[in-house]
Amino acid sequence: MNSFETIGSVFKLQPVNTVQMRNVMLVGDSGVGKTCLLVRFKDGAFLAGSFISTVGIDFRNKVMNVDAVKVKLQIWDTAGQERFRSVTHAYYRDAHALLLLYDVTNRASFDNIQAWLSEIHEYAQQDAVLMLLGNKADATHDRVVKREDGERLAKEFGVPFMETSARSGLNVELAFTAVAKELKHRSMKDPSENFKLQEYVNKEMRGAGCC
Ligand SMILES: Nc1nc2c(ncn2[C@@H]2O[C@H](COP(=O)(O)OP(=O)(O)OP(=O)(O)O)[C@@H](O)[C@H]2O)c(=O)[nH]1
Repeated sequence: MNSFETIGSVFKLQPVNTVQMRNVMLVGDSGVGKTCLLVRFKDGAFLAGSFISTVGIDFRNKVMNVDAVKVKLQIWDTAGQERFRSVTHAYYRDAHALLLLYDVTNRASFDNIQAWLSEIHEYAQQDAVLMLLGNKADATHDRVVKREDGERLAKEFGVPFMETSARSGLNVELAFTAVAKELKHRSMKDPSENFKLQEYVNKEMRGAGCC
């Protein structure tokens, strides 16, 4: 069965069990692990070795199966370096979801989250899905940002939060699944389904023995 979907003034056939491509943008300071998170999610591997900073922006596509619905994600891996900021500003407007990362071993990357949030509020769509991720949770010896600090900040700004690790894979699939579920829910507008991103994340984190 097919439904008609309007794109501008053009009608395009879209199977009902497929959600149109959604853009997910990864943002945060340089070195927090955006590229590694994406590679872990896409390829199930960890990019060990020397750190090569992203130049401008990179794209990867992934189709997720969410409750028997295909959700096509185009994931934008942005450069965290200040000098590329004007390039990334141009992409915010078309992002349906943003994953904002800090590095639990880097206090400055956590302190900069408020500045990132201001930037997101300035450039992104008001209704874009937003989630805060404290990455490198595997690096227990080098940790300088407590999980509770991340939780507190996320609560203050009303955004869902979880810690992740691109190295171990902790919560990587879950973070993208949560976003994909929310995007699917918004896109399908199914009144019988009462999906709440924050509740889903909280439930999954409790199920994983966290918090
Ligand atoms: N221990 C640990 N190291 C990580 C993790 N994720 C990334 N790293 C390391 O952190 C460094 C930076 O990772 P990237 O993914 O390139 O960082 P980025 O945020 O994409 O950086 P920019 O492209 O400059 O914005 C690399 O040396 C990675 O190996 C993680 O989950 N745990």
